This record gives sequence, structure tokens and C-alpha cells, in this order.
Amino acid sequence: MSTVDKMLIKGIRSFDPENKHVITFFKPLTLIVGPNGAGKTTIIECLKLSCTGELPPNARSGHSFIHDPKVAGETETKGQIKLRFKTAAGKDVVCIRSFQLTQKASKMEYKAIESVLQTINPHTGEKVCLSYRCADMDREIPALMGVSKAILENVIFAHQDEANWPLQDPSTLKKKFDDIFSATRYTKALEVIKKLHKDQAHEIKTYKLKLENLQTLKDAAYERRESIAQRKKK
Ligand SMILES: Nc1ncnc2c1ncn2[C@@H]1O[C@H](COP(=O)(O)OP(=O)(O)OP(=O)(O)O)[C@@H](O)[C@H]1O
Repeated sequence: MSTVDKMLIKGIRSFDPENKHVITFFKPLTLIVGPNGAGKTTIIECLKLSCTGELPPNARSGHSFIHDPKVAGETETKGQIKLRFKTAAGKDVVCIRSFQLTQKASKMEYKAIESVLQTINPHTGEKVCLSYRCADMDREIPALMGVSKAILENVIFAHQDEANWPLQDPSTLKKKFDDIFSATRYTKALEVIKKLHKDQAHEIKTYKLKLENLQTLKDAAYERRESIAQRKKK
């Protein structure tokens, strides 16, 4: 079973960019307790972003997720989340995502600048870093954890602003359930199987026709051989 062990947060929401804040997760349970505005929701948001690449619903495309440069008295702030977890196969992996928020002349610019997966070579003990495109990293982590992105997003790290999705309108509810139970994947698999079945049936029909033709040629060849043999006897 996959477990999250530790998370480092820097420069996200109220977590300032100058200090590293490390949260260690305990087994079997970790309680996150603190006054309003202490950063409890931010911890869950960071866990969700690390695992799925999904920003929180109120993040204004990342602009209000990174520590505000105005609060830091800078023109640019850098944010980083490092998540150490055990994969479903029991391997230690560190996922590192880095971001940047820059005050431009008229607007703020948000950028995801780096996505790295760090593993440890079991033979040499050396750290191995692999850089990923964000989209590839978003697929890789759920696969390593052995949990689908939909379950991480809607069940395990459901954001408090979206936690009442089971009470939403029927079409949203259906979509969420389809994602959670991978129904779309099965519908697609069924479509592929049906197409494969149709193609195979068409191929069988063609081979049957070819076989009939070859049988006719074979019969004709036998007949001719027999008539030649009879002519020779005479
Ligand atoms: N972009 C930002 N830059 C700096 N600080 C921010 C930014 N966005 C939010 N904050 C601050 O971060 C904190 C957010 O805390 P969070 O919502 O995680 O707290 P919480 O412990 O979950 O609170 P509650 O118990 O009220 O839900 C707030 O104090 C907010 O003012």
C-alpha cells in the first residue's frame, strides 16, 4: 500500500518562501489541528497538487496559491512542494514541484517551473532525479501510488470547497462516479472490443471465400490428374 511520509512546503499561501516547513505524517493516523488561517487546508491542497497536479478551486489559476509577492515585499516569489511517499511497490520516491509568481508591469504571472521525481538507486544508494513535463508527472504519481487520479482528487484529498460533490446535480455526479470507477475506460474498452470483433469477422469472411476458391482449384486439379492417368492406362 502506498503511504505519504513527509511533505515540505515553501512559499505556498501563508507558508513563507524563506523557511522550509516540514510535515511528518504518522501511521495509522495524522491529525492536523490549528486555529483558523493556520494553514490546515493549505496542507491538504499541497498533498492534492503534489499527487494529481490539480490546483485548488479557489487558486485563480495558481495566482493566489503561491505566497503573495506583495506580502513578502518582493516582485517575485518561488513556491515549492516536496512530497516523500512510498509507492504501492514499497519504493521511496520524492516528488518535487516548483512554482513562481512574478509581478509584471500590469499583472501577476504564475508559472509551474519544475516537476522532478527523485528515487534512490537500491544498489548504489545514489539519488536519481528525473525531470518530467507536468502532464506526464500528473499521470506518473497516481500510477506509482496505485490509486487513480479521480480517487486522489475526489475522495482522498477532496477539497473542503468541493467536498459536497455527492450532492451536486445528476450530470456532475454521474461524471464523478464514472471517473472514480473508470467507467469511461471500460466503455472505451467495449468499443475497441466491438470494433476488433467486426474486423475479425470481416477477415474470416474473406478467408472463407479464398478457401472456397482454392478448394475449387484443388478439385479441378484432381479431376485433371485422374483423366490424365486414365488416358495413359488406355
Ligand atoms: N497567496 C497568499 N499569500 C499569502 N498568504 C495567503 C495567500 N493565500 C492565502 N493566504 C493565507 O493563508 C492562510 C490560509 O490558510 P488555510 O485556509 O490553509 O487555513 P486553515 O487552517 O485551513 O483555516 P480554516 O480553519 O479557517 O479553514 C490564511 O491565513 C490566508 O490569509
